Amino acid sequence: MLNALKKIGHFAGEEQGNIRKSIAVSFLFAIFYMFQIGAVYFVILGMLGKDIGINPALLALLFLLISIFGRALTNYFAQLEQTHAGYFMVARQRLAVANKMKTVPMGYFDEANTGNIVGTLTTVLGDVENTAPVVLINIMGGFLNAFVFTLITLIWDWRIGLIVIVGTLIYLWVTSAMEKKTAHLAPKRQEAQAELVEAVLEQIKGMSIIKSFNLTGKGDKKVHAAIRRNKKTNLAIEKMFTPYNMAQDFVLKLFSILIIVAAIYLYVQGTMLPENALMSVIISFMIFAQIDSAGSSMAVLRVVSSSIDQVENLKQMPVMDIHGEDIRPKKASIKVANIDFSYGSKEILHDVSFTVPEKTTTAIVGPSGSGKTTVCNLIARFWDVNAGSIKIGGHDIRDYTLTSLMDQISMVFQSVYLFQDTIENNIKFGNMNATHEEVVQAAQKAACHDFIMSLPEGYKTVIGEGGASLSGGEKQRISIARAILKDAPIIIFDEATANVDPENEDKLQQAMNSLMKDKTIIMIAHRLKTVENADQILVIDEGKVVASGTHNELAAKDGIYSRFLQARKTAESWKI
Ligand SMILES: Nc1ncnc2c1ncn2[C@@H]1O[C@H](COP(=O)(O)OP(=O)(O)OP(=O)(O)O)[C@@H](O)[C@H]1O
Repeated sequence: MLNALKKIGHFAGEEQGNIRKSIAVSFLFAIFYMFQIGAVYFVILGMLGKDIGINPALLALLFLLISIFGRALTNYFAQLEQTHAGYFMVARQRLAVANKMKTVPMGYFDEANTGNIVGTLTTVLGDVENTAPVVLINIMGGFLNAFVFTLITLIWDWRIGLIVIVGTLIYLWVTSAMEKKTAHLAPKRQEAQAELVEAVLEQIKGMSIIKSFNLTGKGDKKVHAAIRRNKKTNLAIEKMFTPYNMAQDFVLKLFSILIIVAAIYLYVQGTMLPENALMSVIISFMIFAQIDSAGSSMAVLRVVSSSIDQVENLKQMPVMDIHGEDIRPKKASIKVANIDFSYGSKEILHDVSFTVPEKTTTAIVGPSGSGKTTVCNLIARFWDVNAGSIKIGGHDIRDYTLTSLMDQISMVFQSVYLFQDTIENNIKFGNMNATHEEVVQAAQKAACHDFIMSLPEGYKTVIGEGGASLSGGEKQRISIARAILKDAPIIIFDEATANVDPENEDKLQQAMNSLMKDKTIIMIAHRLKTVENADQILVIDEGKVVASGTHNELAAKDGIYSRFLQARKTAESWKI
């Protein structure tokens, strides 16, 4: 238990101060609670006609008022501190995980990890936010208060105090047995939850397929199965906890009754004053309230502790950027030398080498699945190569910090992701410090200013998550505007494969020309015009560079490139 409490304390980080304050306030709360018991004592004295030199009814009223206001006030502050501590401790952890994620290889974000990441950052941390400070305060405050209560009872009447001590010890023994027996259950609960999040995520992502293949109903089988497993796990957990909870309750009730029986017996024996006997009967069911509150939080303590373990595990994600330096190369050239690469055990690239001189354009062509995107992703260090090296401006990309490497590169992907934010902010992703005028200039160069101005709120128009309300061509031009604003010396461009209509094609060409001016370009090219104009063409097949040269050199040879040309010519002639 102590370890779990320490773990929460450590996890709370800078919020430890607020938690300590909250524990102190909860101690004050217990003191005010005792005033209520004091009030009861004065009422009893009054009823028995004891003379205490002051009107006992007035004294009881005073004690009650102090108790009511004191508890209301301390409760208010305790809640405030708890909420503050919970919110900020979790917010810091969420930010820490999000920051770390920028430095992990992209392979980490596979389906299984995405479910775990989303589950941990939402449900698990949400649980921690709502329960960790409460649990910590209930347990620490509860034990502290129970100790003080017991001490006061002992001083007041050692025989009743002894019953309280024995009852408390048995209660703690049952609680600790429950803790040991149920320790393995909390991780199971989280596994079931992560599985559910994964299933729901997959269903949402695949919704268009589910709809288009009319699989509604069948498509959510996996979600139903995950819900069933989740229910089963939670029920199993409850079943295991229930007998212990009943035992805890039984012990406290039994010892409360024992206090009554002892008080009556001692009174009849003549060794207890009537007011003390009456008092014992009245407080018998109040006396264990503090220890009960601490004990019932013990079950939750396990869950919180296991949730924190899950967050800590997530933070152990593999990072790439440990020894990097802030490098600003003099030249924006790229040298790929003898690289091998595999996703897991599947080798994709074999001994790939090529050089891209500064301010030249290299087009990569090749069949689907040959490894074109992989080459580009490796240059941006989304993954690390297995063998060989990639250099930018003469420096191995592994020697850069990820920030300084990404300062050298702008990427324009085929499928553009736009955030649920204004168009202006989406373009500003290229340079957060850009002014509105600079954003407009970039948009003009990327041929998207006109369509942005035709939107209801121009640059302030909020677009849906993923850029849902824009066409594919518009989204790609926005992402070109982003890259223009970033103004990195190297551009990696994955050209859209979809045939665009002539008007949009002109705009896209205009946008690309603005972006590519005076830059080092690597592009996965699909259109004949881009390929023909490139300074160098790399033909990749089955993870190898099978040919390289200019358009004229390659077109003269019989091979994949001439077949590519033929296919492109046919495809482009289909346009109407
Ligand atoms: N994240 C990944 N995990 C595992 N395998 C992958 C991953 N990404 C790509 N692959 C595999 O690597 C191979 C090369 O993929 P890549 O996307 O680089 O090809 P490509 O030439 O760009 O294809 P296309 O023109 O169809 O986009 C393919 O067999 C693909 O299935």
